[in-house]
Amino acid sequence: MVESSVLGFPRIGALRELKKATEAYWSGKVDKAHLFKVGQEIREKNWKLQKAAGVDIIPSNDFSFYDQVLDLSLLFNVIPDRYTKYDLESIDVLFAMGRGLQRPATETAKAVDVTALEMVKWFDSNYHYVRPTFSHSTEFKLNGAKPVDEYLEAKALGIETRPVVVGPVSYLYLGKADKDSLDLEPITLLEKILPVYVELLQKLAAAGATSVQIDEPVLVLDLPENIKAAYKTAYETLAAASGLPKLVLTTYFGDVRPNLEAIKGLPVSGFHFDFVRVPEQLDAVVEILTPEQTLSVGVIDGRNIWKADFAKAIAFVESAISKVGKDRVVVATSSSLLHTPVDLENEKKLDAEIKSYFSFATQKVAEVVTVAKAISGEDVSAALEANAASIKARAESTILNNADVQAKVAAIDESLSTRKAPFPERLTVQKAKFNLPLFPTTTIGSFPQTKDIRINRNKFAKGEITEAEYDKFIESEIEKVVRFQEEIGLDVLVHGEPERNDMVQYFGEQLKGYAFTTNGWVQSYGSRYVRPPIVVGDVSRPAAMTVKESVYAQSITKKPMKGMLTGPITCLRWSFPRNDIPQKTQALQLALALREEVQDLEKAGVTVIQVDEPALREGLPLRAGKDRSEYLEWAAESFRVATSGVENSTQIHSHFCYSDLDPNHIKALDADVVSIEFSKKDDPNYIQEFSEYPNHIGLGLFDIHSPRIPSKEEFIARIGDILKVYSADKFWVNPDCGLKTRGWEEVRASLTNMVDAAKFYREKHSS
Ligand code: MET
Ligand SMILES: [Zn+2]
Repeated sequence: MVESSVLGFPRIGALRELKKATEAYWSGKVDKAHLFKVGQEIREKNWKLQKAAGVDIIPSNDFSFYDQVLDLSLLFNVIPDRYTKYDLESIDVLFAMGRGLQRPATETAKAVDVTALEMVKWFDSNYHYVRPTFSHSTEFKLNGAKPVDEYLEAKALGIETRPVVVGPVSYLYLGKADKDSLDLEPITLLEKILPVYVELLQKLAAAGATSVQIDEPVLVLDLPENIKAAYKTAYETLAAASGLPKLVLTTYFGDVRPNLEAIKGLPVSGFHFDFVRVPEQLDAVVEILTPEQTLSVGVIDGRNIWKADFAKAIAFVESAISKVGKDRVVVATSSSLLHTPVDLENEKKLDAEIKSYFSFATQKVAEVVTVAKAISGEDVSAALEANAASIKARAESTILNNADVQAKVAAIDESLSTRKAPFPERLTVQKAKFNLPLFPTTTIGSFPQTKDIRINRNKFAKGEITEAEYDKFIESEIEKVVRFQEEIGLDVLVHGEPERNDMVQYFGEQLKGYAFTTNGWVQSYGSRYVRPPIVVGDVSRPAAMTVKESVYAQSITKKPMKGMLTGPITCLRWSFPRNDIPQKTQALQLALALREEVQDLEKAGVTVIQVDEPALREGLPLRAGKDRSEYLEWAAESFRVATSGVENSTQIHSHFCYSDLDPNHIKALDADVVSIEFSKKDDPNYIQEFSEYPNHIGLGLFDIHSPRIPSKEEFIARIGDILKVYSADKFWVNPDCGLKTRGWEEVRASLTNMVDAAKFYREKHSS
C-alpha cells in the first residue's frame, strides 16, 4: 500500500474562527482560556477531517496562533531581552514579538511598549513569517513543549500524527542578528541550537512519535557554501543522538537540484520534494537516495486552488515508483496547504461550472488519498472518471476560453511595447505641457478610507442605496480630496480611490476571466487574511473601469489629475493564477486589458496615468538564473504593453512598495516617473544605487504605516540627504505609498509639512 501524506493544513478555521478569537483576545474581550479553546477546536476539526478522509500521515504542530517560525523562536527561547522584561505570559510574549505591544500601566502590571520583530515574506508566497532574531546573549533552551503537547492532544483523540518542525539550518538561515549583535552570523549558532533540537525530538519520540517532518525549505534557494555545509553537521549530529524519531527532510516551492550535494547521504529516513513546481527534478533527486530512504512525492498543489489532474499525478507517482519501488514512495501535497482556502463547500455564490474546477484544502486532502489509493490498486475508478471529465471540461470550457484574446496576445510585438519616443524626448514635451515646478509634489493614490466610505460601499453592495446615490457619494468624496490637495498646494493630484475596496479586486471584478470567493481566506500574517481573486479564464475588459471617476476628478480642477491603475504583474501576483497556461501569457492578457484602459483615460483627457506595480519584486523567482531573467523580461514587457500606447506628452507613472528593489528592474519599465517606498531605508548605498535611475523618481519621504507626523524640518533634512546624491531636476516629493489606512488629521499635517519642505527647496534652488 502506498501511503498518503498532508504536509500541513490551514489553521485559520473554515470561517476565520481563529481571527475572531485572536482579535477578541487582543482587545481584551475574551480570555486566554477562550483563545486556547478555539485553537484546540480548530486542531481537532482539522485532524478529524483528515482522518475521516483516510490520510495516512496527518501533520501536527502545523497549528499556530500567529506564525510557525515565531512559535519555534518562543519554543527555543530565541526571545530578545526587550520582550522578557515585562513578565508577560508566554502567549503574550509571542504576540508581542509578532506584532508589538503597547499598553499603559495598570495596578497590577507595568506599562509595556515594545515594537514587533521584523516580518518577511515566506519564500515566494504571500504568507509572512516573523524573523528569528538572534544576539550574542541568546541562550537556547526549551520553553514549553508545543509540538509534544499537540502530538499528545491528537493522540488522545485517537489520531496518530507526524509533527512538523522547521529544521535547524533553515531556522537559522531565515533569521538575522539583532541590532545589538550585528556581527553575529546566525548559522554560527548551529552547534548551540542542535542540543535543543535533540531534546525536542527525544521528547517527541518519548511521547510516541515515530516520525517527524523536518522542514528545510531554504534548500530551494541559492545557498552560500557555509549554509550548504551546515546540513552535514546538523543532520549527522542529530543522527548521533539516541532515542530520536525518524526524520523526513522536507523541501517545497522550488528546485533542490543545485543543492543536492548538500543533502546527499544525510542520515534521514526520507525526503520530500515539490514536484508540482519542479517535476523535472525527479531523476536527479532519486540519484541521491540511499536504498532505505523514502521519497515523498508532492503532486497535489499546496499553492493553488485548481482541482488536481489525477491522470497526470498518478502517472508521475508511477514514474517515481518505477525508479525507487513502491514500498518507498509516499503520495503527498506539494507543500503545506496553508496557502489555500479551507473549504470549497463554503462557496455558495460561485458559478457552478467554475466551482467544479476548484479544489480547496479540504478537497485537496481527499485528492491525496485518492491518488494514493489508485496507486495502491484500490478501486477509485468513479473518482478518476469524474476527474478526467472535469479536467476535459475545463480545457474546453466556452466561458474560460476566448479565441480573440488568445490571438491578440499572440500578435504582441515590439510595436506594442515601445513608447513612440525615448524618455528625453518625452520629457521635453511633458515639461512644456504640464509646466510643473521643481520638486513636484504628489501622493500615491489613496486617501483615508473612512468609515463613511465603507458604510456607503456596503449599502450599495446590499442594494440599500441606488447606483445614482452611490455615484453621488463617490463624487462628493472625490471632490473633498481634490479640494484638500489644492488647498495644501500639491502639484499633481489624485482622486483618492474612494470607490475601490482593494486595488486588485476592484479591477478583477470588472474584468472578464476573474472569479471571486466569499470565504476563500488565506493567512497573510498573524490575524491578517487575504481573499485572492482567481484568474479562471482568458482576461478581457468589457468596459472602461476607472474613466468615470478620473474624468470627474479632472473636471473639477485645473491641476493635472493622475489616473490610477493596478499593473498587470500586481493583478496577477495578488490573485490565484491559472495553472494551464504560462503566467507570462496571463500577464500579457492583463496588460492588453489595461492598455485599453490607459488609452481610454488618455482620450478622455486624463494624461498623467500611474500604473502601480508593488508586487513586481515578489514575483522574482527564488533562484538567480534563466527563470529570473525571463521573468524580469516579461514583467517589464507586460508593463510596457499596458502603458506604451500613449502620446509622448502623456506622463506614465509607476509605484513600488514592500520591497528592496533593484533600479535595473525598474529601468526596463520605461515609466516617465516612478515613486518608491523609501522612508525606512537608511542605507546610503541604496540611495546611491537609485541615483543612477535615468528617468524621474520620487523616493518615499514618510512611512504611511505609522500615525507619526514628520515635521517640516525632518522632511527638509531627508530631502537634503537625498539631494547629496541626486540631481534636483529629476526628484519628486511624495509619501511612501497610499494613505488609505491613515486618518485625515495625520494626512493633513504630514502632507502640509511635506509640501512646505518642497517649497523650501524650490526657493533655495531658484535663487
Ligand atoms: C500597495 S501600493 C498602493 C498604491 C495605490 N495607488 C494606493 O495609493 O493605495
Ligand atoms: Zn504602495
